[in-house]
Amino acid sequence: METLLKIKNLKIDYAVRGGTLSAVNNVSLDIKPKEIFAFLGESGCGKSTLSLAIMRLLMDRNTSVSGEIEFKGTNLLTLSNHEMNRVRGRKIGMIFQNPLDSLNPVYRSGTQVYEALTLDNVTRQQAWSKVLQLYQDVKIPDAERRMKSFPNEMSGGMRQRVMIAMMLSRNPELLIADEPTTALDVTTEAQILNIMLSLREQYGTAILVITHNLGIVAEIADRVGVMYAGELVEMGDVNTIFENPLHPYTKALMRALPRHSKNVGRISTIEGTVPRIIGEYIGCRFENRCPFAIDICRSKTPTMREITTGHFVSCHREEIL
Ligand SMILES: Nc1ncnc2c1ncn2[C@@H]1O[C@H](COP(=O)(O)OP(=O)(O)OP(=O)(O)O)[C@@H](O)[C@H]1O
Repeated sequence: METLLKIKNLKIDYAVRGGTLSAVNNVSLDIKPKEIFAFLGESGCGKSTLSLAIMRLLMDRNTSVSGEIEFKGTNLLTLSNHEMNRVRGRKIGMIFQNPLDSLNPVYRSGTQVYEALTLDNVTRQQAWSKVLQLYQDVKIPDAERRMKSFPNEMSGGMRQRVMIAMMLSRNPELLIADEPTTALDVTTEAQILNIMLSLREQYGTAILVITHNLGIVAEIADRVGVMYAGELVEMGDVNTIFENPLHPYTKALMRALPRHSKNVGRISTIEGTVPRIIGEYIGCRFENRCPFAIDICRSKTPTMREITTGHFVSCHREEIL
């Protein structure tokens, strides 16, 4: 199948006091049309940096980005700002954790979706019908009335639906959802995830979900990439990763899920936090939290290996785990 998004050897460094902080290192992956791919990892592992880089929203002069981010064969990192604006507006959409940050409080929600529409040669009335249809597609109850509500008159879940409707108005081929349900209660979270799943069917949109929540990965993703300290440590089909996690870090994460506790390794807790990697780093970034670490883990940086078809792991010791 063709590839929608291809990331190759992506490396992102922030200039910080004391040197450069390696936020993302040597990340490579492919996302196919209509696929739901999840980046999973703890806070500080580089998930947001990666998604902002795809949208080319890391404008800080203290950031250096190298590698390739290809969208349908075009390297986004070499596009002009004007060309990138078109990709951002029409091909790739993004929703964030807190929709209130993205919605304008002084305009009615429907007006904001209307403004986002890029339909050519349609009457005002047809455009408003499209807004209504989008509200219905994202299952906003009493859609006609809700189009007239201001963002602060809506619940968090409803605001997130408006954001999704706004993104869909551009008919993007890829939707990036950065912790889309973190601010929501469990019931609303389930509804938003269901909406995302049905929209993939209806609109054919591929979705890149960024999350620290294993439940979300299990619920909606086809494939998952597990991030640790800026690097992908394991990647594969969701079922494979949940049933047969190989990397010690992934095993530790799975251990947190009671229903998987029988299948996974010996780590019951992972001590410590994700390290901030400043300057050149040799060795495995998980080494100081890993109970299986040996000398080679400190002296050589592991690389991704394909263990079975489509299941990649970056660990010197995966064969004994
Ligand atoms: N503008 C910046 N300048 C310097 N360092 C940064 C900057 N933005 C992020 N970082 C650092 O880069 C690393 C990755 O951060 P990032 O926000 O991408 O992680 P994350 O996994 O999305 O975490 P969270 O879920 O907490 O947002 C962290 O160590 C963070 O402190």
